[in-house]
Amino acid sequence: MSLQTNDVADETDRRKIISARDLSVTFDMDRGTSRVLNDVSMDIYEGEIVGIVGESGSGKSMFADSMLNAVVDPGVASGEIVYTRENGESVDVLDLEGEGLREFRWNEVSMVFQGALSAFNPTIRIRKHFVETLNAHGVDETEGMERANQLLGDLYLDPDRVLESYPHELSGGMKQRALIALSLVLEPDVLVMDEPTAALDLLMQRSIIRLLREIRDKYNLTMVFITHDLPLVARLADRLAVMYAFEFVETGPTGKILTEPSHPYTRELLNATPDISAPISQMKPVEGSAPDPVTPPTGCSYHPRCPLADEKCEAEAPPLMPVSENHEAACFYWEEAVEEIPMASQGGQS
Ligand SMILES: Nc1ncnc2c1ncn2[C@@H]1O[C@H](COP(=O)(O)OP(=O)(O)OP(=O)(O)O)[C@@H](O)[C@H]1O
Ligand code: NI
Repeated sequence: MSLQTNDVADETDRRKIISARDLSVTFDMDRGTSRVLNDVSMDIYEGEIVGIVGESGSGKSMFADSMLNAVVDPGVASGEIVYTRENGESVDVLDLEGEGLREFRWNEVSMVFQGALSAFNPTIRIRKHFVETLNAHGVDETEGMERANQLLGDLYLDPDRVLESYPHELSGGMKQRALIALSLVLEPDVLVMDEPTAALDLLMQRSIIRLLREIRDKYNLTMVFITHDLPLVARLADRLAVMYAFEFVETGPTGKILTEPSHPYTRELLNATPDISAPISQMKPVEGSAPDPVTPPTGCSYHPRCPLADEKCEAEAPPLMPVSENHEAACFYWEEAVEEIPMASQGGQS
C-alpha cells in the first residue's frame, strides 16, 4: 500500500465535532471497582476518519459506547463529551436522556455496534427496518426511502433486491453494508463503527474500507473506526489512536504512527505485524498479558510488559507527551524507545 500523507495540520480551522474530556467508565464488581476506561480525552474533527486500535479488552468498545452515552448498565460513564453542531451549538452527550438521546444517536452521531449484524430482525425484510427507523423519527417515508436507495447504491448494493430481502438472504458483507446504509439514513454527521468488519473475509473487509472512504468524501462524514486490526485500519484512517489498558497511549496521523511509532507498545504492536499490507492472521500477539481493570499496574500500566520500564515507570503514570506535530505518546522514554526497540521493517511499508 502507499501511505497516505495526512493533512491534519490545519485542524485548528476545522470544527471540533466531538471533544471527549476525562472520560471514564467504571463497573462496581464484588472484587472491587473495575475501571474499564480511565480518564481519556480526545478531540475529533469534522471530516476526519479516526481509527482506534488496541488488543481485545483494552477498552475500545467502552470508548465507543460512551461517545453515544450508550454504556450498558451497570457501567457508569463519567467525564464530558461535548458534541458541537454545525451552527456552533453544543451539547454534553452524557447529559442527554430519553427522546433527546434517541434523536442524537441517529441524527447526529450514529453507531454500528460491535456484533450488530445480529441486530437485524430475522423475521422482517430489510425495507421494513428502514421504514420503521424513518417512522420512529417522524421522517417522511418517501423522502427517507429515496435516501435509503441512494445510500444502498453508494454502497454498491442493488437497492430493490436488498430491500425486498430478509436478513438471512444476504451475505455477511451485504448485510454489513445494509446496516451502514441504515445507520446513515437519518443523515448523521458522525458515524462510529465498532469492529464492523470482524465477521467478514479479507476481500470484503478491504472493499468495505474503500467504500467507507468514498462515503466519507461524498457526504463529508466524520468517522470513528474501531478495530483490533491495525493493518486494516491503517488503510482507512487519517489519524490513529492506540489504546492500551483503558487509555490512549499514542495518537497521531496514520503515516507518523506507522513510520515513527513512539510508544513501546505501538512499536511492539507494529513489530507483531510483519507487513502492514498483510492480513491480521499473520500478526503475532504482543508478549505478556493484558492488565486486569480491577487491579491495574501502578504507574504506567504498560510497565510490566515494557522492556524500557524502570522505577519511575512503576511509580508514576506518564501523560501523553508531544512527539511531533499532532503526534503524542504516553511514555517517559519514547525517545529511548525509538532507539531501543528496533522496528523489524520500516513501519511495515511495502
Ligand atoms: N458488563 C461489564 N461488566 C464488567 N466489565 C465489563 C463489562 N463489559 C466489558 N467489561 C470489561 O471492560 C473492559 C473493556 O472492554 P471493551 O469491551 O471496551 O474491550 P474492547 O477493547 O472493545 O475488546 P474487544 O476487542 O474484545 O471488543 C474489559 O476488561 C471487559 O472485560
Ligand atoms: Ni469491543
